[in-house]
Amino acid sequence: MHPNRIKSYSSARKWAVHILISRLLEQENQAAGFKVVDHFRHAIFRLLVLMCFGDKFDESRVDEIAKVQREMMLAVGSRRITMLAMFPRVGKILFSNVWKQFEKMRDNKEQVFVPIITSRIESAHSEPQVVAYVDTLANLRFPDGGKLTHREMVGLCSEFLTGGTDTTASALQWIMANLVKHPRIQSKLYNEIVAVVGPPRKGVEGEPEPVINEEDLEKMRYLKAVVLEGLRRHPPAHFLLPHKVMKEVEVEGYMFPQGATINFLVSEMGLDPKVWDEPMEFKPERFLANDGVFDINGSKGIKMMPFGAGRRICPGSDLALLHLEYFVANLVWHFDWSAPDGYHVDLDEKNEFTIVMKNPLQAQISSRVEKIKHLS
Ligand code: HEM
Repeated sequence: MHPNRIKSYSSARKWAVHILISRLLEQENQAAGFKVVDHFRHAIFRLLVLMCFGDKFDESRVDEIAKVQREMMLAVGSRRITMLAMFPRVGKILFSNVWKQFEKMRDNKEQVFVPIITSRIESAHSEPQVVAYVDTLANLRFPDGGKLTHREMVGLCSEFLTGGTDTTASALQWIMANLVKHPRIQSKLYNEIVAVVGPPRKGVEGEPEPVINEEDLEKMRYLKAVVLEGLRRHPPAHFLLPHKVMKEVEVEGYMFPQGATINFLVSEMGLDPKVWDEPMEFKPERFLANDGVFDINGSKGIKMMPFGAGRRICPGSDLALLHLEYFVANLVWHFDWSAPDGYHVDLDEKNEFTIVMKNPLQAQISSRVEKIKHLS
């Protein structure tokens, strides 16, 4: 198999964590700290590109993909594009310039994505390969035998990257911000990790740093609780995608007519004082009850819904939880995270496609391996 091809999904995650750790090692021990979220987004995006297209592209190719993705994402947030989406027929006439601009962005994206998709499909016949997301799209057949067009595959790959990158990077930033703000919680988490995998070790010269194995995450209950508390207190999406009422229904005396558009106050649910004790506080311990089992999909009852619930629940929810646990565990195992002198973690929010930190986290990090070496 080609060395740049995806070998397995767990090796892809390991590779992404190596990328992140090597970038963070360059930021170590900076007195003023450094802005962490760009590093998180970079590693998560590279991981999702690999899972989507099956190849480890070089930085310039990844930058090209990121550029066309971001261009579209920023435009989607604009009011005129929203009007186009709501009234497509009239919108095309009323906002013909915006429509042209939209088509240009779509063409730019196709120019980058289509060659990648076609080369992947062509090589599938000649080389054995682990199934990537795009392979599943290429192999999809409709009941009448029809296939997805290239344009549809571009749209779906783009949705995969958009749906998974900023949401996960934002959740990771909120969780790490709380671990910097609450050193006690960070120590408790570090102690749990060490109890499962031992203290962090120095890598062999010239080899990537050792990382925690995915299978070990299963034994870390407090880690799961930290991730869930992060999603409760700071859900990256404050609303779901708009839903449509299929059949008239009455809920607690309110009538919802067929065809109405509805949405859900995701962030308010996680902060409801009737459901959550001290809802504004970051207390992972609340998720340790019931043997650490928590129904985040809302199949038995809904206490929070960071991924939505029901038929249109986020299809990436399990993947996102795994990625968050895996990244948080490795970040805390390798580094001690603290606030630079005079800096205080500000939990104010800002809407930027997802809900992000208004003042992005600045953290100071130091290698735990070095600390252990000094102590021994
Ligand atoms: C912490 C990370 C994530 C959060 C908080 C999140 C949250 C959400 C939410 C709230 C929705 C709307 C659900 C609804 O309308 O009922 C959604 C939809 C979606 N998510 Fe995620 N998501 C995350 C990660 C991911 C990942 C990793 C992927 C894939 C790689 C992904 C792919 C999607 C897609 C494709 C949809 C649209 C589904 C549809 O149209 O039915 N998400 N996500």
